[in-house]
Amino acid sequence: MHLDHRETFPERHTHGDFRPDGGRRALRIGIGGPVGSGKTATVAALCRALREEWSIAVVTNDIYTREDAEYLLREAVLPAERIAAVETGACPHTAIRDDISANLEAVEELEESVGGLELVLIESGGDNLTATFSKGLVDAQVFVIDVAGGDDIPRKGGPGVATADLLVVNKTDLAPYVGSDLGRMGRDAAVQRGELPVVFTSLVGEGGVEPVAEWVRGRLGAWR
Ligand SMILES: Nc1nc2c(ncn2[C@@H]2O[C@H](COP(=O)(O)OP(=O)(O)OP(=O)(O)O)[C@@H](O)[C@H]2O)c(=O)[nH]1
Repeated sequence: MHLDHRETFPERHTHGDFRPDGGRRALRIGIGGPVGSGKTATVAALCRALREEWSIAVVTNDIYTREDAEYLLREAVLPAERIAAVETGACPHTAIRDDISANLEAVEELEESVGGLELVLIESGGDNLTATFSKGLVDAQVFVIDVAGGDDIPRKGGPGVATADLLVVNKTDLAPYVGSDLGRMGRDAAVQRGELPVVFTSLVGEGGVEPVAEWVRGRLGAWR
């Protein structure tokens, strides 16, 4: 299957799916996408939507700073001990795809220190359309694009748009102002993705992150 191309997604090399106590480890979901598409805002909104139902932690990846983690801390979306930051240096995609050790370590430290975690969200540093997560780091990945980035992004494809387990088209509230055609974006995405799901969100509008939260609930249900 396309998702299993080794050159795109290296073989899983994380530890097993079970903790030493026999419980299943937390489900790991990667959130990637171009700079400024709304990844941090999506992570924050997901934490708010799901934190009463599930035990959650977050790992953020920034190039030189801890800004995304600091934003999540400021917004108090989770207690501080559930948020970890990885500084990736020059190439954000390297830390989630090629040398995933710093991220794996952050995830495993959170699992150990918090205990009983059910969901870990790993936010990539903003990158381009080719950035995807290694299957050794995440169990599923969400790719966030936005309508202001141009409505031809789904047509252009690339691994994030074409193969992510969920494609999120965010900032639909801005569509009228930037002249983006949501119908066309949906049709182009379907051509690239076949049966893989696509949702449209506006984090400042009605419904907010709910379509993404609903998808995460489904994955969590299946995982447990
Ligand atoms: N109008 C509108 N603005 C949004 C929406 N979602 C996010 N934003 C804004 O878009 C900007 C970028 O959002 P972030 O969540 O920081 O984007 P990001 O993808 O994490 O950015 P990087 O980490 O820099 O790659 C912020 O000013 C958000 O408030 C949305 O649905 N509608």
